[in-house]
Order: sequence, then C-alpha cells, then structure tokens
Amino acid sequence: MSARPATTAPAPAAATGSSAVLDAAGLSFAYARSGAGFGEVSLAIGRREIVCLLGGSGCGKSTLLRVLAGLEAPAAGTVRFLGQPLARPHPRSALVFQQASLLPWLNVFDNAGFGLDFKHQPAADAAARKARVREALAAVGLAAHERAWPAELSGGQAQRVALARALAREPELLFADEPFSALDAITRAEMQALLVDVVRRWHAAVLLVTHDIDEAILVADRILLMAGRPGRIEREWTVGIPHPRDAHAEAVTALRLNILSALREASATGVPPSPTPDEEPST
Ligand SMILES: Nc1ncnc2c1ncn2[C@@H]1O[C@H](COP(=O)(O)OP(=O)(O)OP(=O)(O)O)[C@@H](O)[C@H]1O
Repeated sequence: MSARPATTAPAPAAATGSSAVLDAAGLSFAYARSGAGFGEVSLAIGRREIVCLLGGSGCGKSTLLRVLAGLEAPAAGTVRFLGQPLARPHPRSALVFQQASLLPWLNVFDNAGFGLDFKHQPAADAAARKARVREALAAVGLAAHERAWPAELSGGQAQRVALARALAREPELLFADEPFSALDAITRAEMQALLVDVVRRWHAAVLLVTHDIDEAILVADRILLMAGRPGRIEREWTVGIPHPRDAHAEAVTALRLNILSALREASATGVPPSPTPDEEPST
C-alpha cells in the first residue's frame, strides 16, 4: 500500500485560539511605491509547530513574514502573538535571514549573545545570559568556536551562529526567511536537519519561508502555498511523515508531485487547482 501525505483544503490553518503561538486574520499589505504585497491572509501557527511558507519568487512571502514578525504594519487585519495584538517584534520571537549578518568586531560568543541585548528582551543576569549563549552554541555544534571571529567562519558556520543567536532568546516562534538558500546542497541538508532538531529541543515553533519544495517537505509539519498577485495562501498540506525524512521516500515523492502540480497550475492560471476528491482534508 502506498504511503501518502495528507493534503488539504485551502487556508486558514488549523491551529487556533490557545494552541496558537501566532494567529493572523484578514491581513493585507501593499508597498506604497510598487503596490505589490499580499491580500486576505488568515493563518495560525501552533506551539512547537514548523510551518513552511512556500511559493514562487515575488509572491510576497518575505513581506508576509515581516508583517507576521511585527516588522511592518499591515494595511488591514490583525496579528496576535500568544493571544496579544502585535505592534512590534515580540521578545519571545527571533529572526534568521539568508545572510547571517554577524558583527565582524564581535567574536562568535558575543555575536550569539547579541540578541539578548535587544529592547524589550526580558532581563537576564550575566550568569544566566552566559549559560543561554553557551547552550545555544553547543546545540548548533559551535561550542569549540566561541572565540572565533566571523571572518574565520564558513557560510554554514556563520548561519549556525545566527541560529544560536536566535535560540539564545528562547523564542516561542522563530521566523526564518530563506536561511539556507545561500549554502551548498550538503550544508543546506545538514542545516535543515539541525533546525528541526534544535527547535524541537527548544520547544519553539517556526515559520520558514522558502521557495524550495524539497526543503519544505523535509522540514515542515505543515506547508502553506502562497501564489498569485497579490499573493494569497491558496493551498495547505499537513506533512505527517516522521523525521528524519528521506528525500526519496514514496510519501515524500508523492507530496513533491502534488505541490509541483499546484505550483505549475498557479503559474499558468494564477490560481492553484482545488484538492482532488482523493486528497484528504487535514482537519
Ligand atoms: N521595499 C519594497 N518596496 C516596494 N516593493 C517591494 C519592496 N519589497 C518587495 N517589494 C515587492 O513586493 C513583492 C513581494 O516581494 P517579497 O520579497 O515579499 O516576495 P517573495 O515571495 O519573498 O520573493 P522571493 O522568493 O524572490 O524573495 C515583489 O513584487 C517585490 O518586488
């Protein structure tokens, strides 16, 4: 019998109310200069859930992440973080981008601790701060590199420091925007596995923006497909495949084909096809 990942009806997502670390309703956004943005997005991210926002270039994934993270205000709609309206980046959230953006004059330890000095971060005494940074660096495999300088690191190591900097903040939700897309394939695969491992151990949820279908399938608990202009969340898949996932497994291949077909349809018509009758709704 063929194993098949669950596929679903359109968003909004399943996690709601007290089970959600973040929920957003009726969000839209348009840049003043270009008018580009996204429209009518409603979604929720459950505690400890890994959600991938997948879509083609320019559909508004990064913009949506920025609004959900509190970096931009929406034109309409609301974002709630742990049940409270979000007006600015929440102290229990953290961000990782494609570029590690390490400060060249700080060593690895101080770069990893840098996020603890941000405004509105809960106060931690020096010993607790040190312990948090050490633990985060150990989790990403850089315990032996505390005193190294950013210029001495490979791209993968620099991204590990960026991940440690995020973990040290003990986030409830980690926003990650294409964090591995500048890395070579082997390092990327290592980082994907590391991400799943550490966020599970840190009990953090993740919103991962990617245009890489395989990355989404190998990492996510749930995949949201964004498409159209302005972008909307058009489809959603719950990925019930246990970790670690094998890129060549039958269930992974089936889901890849399913997503590819939805993406192709979206680029041809602007709207992905509705789920077929044999595709099971997730909730
Ligand atoms: N600061 C800005 N001012 C005006 N338009 C912008 C700005 N930033 C992005 N855009 C436009 O908004 C749209 C969405 O951009 P966004 O970066 O969110 O897309 P994306 O899906 O993340 O793309 P990619 O995968 O290529 O990064 C694009 O058409 C882009 O050109």
